[in-house]
Amino acid sequence: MSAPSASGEAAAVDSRPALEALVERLADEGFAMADDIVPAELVSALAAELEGHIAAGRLAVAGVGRDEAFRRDGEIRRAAIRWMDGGTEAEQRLLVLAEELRLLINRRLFLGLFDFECNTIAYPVGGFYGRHLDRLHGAKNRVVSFVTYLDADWGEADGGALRLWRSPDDQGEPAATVLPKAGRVVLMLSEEIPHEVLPAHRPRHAIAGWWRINGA
Ligand SMILES: O=C(O)CCC(=O)C(=O)O
Ligand SMILES: [Fe+2]
Repeated sequence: MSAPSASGEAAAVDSRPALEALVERLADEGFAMADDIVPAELVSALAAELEGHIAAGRLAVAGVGRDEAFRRDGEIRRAAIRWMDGGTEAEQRLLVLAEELRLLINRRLFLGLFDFECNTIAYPVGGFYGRHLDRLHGAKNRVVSFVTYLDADWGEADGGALRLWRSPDDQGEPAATVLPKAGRVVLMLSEEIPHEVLPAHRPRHAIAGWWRINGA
């Protein structure tokens, strides 16, 4: 008999305890990390699709503000992005996982998250993202952030670690340093947890998304 976990529905059921544990830690700490949340074959499919988008020139230089693409002094981010539109089976499967997480987060944290937007990110060699909060300037509608990684066999020597702090005014040592290992998922409260991506020594591929509340 073939493995039932090959079907999306069965996989979602199998992963439920791991997702619940992840959300529990998010509630306790403001951020949380877990491995093997995105199944390996889904990571491969998403990575292959991203390679296709890169090869076809479909990514755009990532900004953080209006003029970011042209800013060089005090540059805060070096990466390219593509917004996900759910147009492939792999993207749909990731969105199903995000939806399962949304429901679990709402049940545990009463946040009233109502939708999810996400982009794929390609950092070149030397790419990075300086310390920031994910809240958009002036807007309060990004509440919980999701990050996952697409590169196989990432090691410490490859750089590109994600570092997180416990609160916006925490200037001490990071509370966590996370290597971008394939299948790993990080969650954090978007307005509370500053984070940065250290320079990557090889091309680094990630998916970052945000659950939002209804922006009044
Ligand atoms: O690439 C990462 O590890 C994090 C990306 C990030 O912080 C963002 O896109 O806001
Ligand atoms: Fe971020």
